[in-house]
Amino acid sequence: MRGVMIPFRKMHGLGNDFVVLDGRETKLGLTPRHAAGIADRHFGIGCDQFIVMEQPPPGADVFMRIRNPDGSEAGACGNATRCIASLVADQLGKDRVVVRTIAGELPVERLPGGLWRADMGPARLGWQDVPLADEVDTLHVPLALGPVADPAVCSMGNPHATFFVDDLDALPVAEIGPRLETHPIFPDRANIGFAQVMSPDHIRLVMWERGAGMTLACGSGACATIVNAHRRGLTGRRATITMPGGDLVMEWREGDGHVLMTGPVATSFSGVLDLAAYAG
Ligand SMILES: N[C@@H](CCC[C@H](N)C(=O)O)C(=O)O
Repeated sequence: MRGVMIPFRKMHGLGNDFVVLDGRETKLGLTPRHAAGIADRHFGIGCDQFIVMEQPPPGADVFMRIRNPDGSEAGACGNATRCIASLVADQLGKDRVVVRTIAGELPVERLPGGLWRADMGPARLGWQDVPLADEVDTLHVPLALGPVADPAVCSMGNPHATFFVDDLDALPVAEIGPRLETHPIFPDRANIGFAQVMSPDHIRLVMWERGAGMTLACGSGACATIVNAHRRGLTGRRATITMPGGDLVMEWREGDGHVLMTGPVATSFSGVLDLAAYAG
């Protein structure tokens, strides 16, 4: 098959890594199979999420399409939101841009020190918003597996469950993560967070991501965690969330209920890939 050579960029936020393609000028005709092939760490380039920048709708600076390594599409990716915003802001010579996803508009601003703050929008707390299969209290979902129980759930444009635990290091995350992700209470599956509250302004978090598995950091997971921790009375509305890849500073804003996420962005390398190699 003749090669179709496409430039790509490899970016990450706290080690949550992305292959980024630019489909703003030319439609790339990408399928879930392309995403899965390129995301594969052995047969492709390898990444936690596959991101395509597309033409922005009015009011936005870029449309960001997000796919997991299993090919599924996601409504939110906090770490990619900062990365794509930084890329587009540099290209447009701006300090503030709006990233549009299938879930909504996310304004992002440049801060001193190489940091970016994204307004990740409102946390949605209704059981249908997450969604859950049954009408239950989203602050105490009747779900237990092995050493974890009683998660709080919410939607950040994607479904999240947060289990609060006493000893994060003792958890068999790789064993219970996939079983919780696919539990029938979550008709669209869910991202699963395991959180240990260290103090009212510091949480440690390990994420099992829907369609991706364990990642070094998850921005929307950190958003869900500050929301669920505050709803449970465990923290204030602001906290530093430490994940294996590093820290995000989080705030669940009073008034409009939007979640603000501050953290770094990075480009690892750029290259050219042959799309035809991933079509079959
Ligand atoms: N890593 C992301 C979340 C990516 C999408 C997620 N796996 C889903 O399917 O909802 C983040 O930084 O938020």
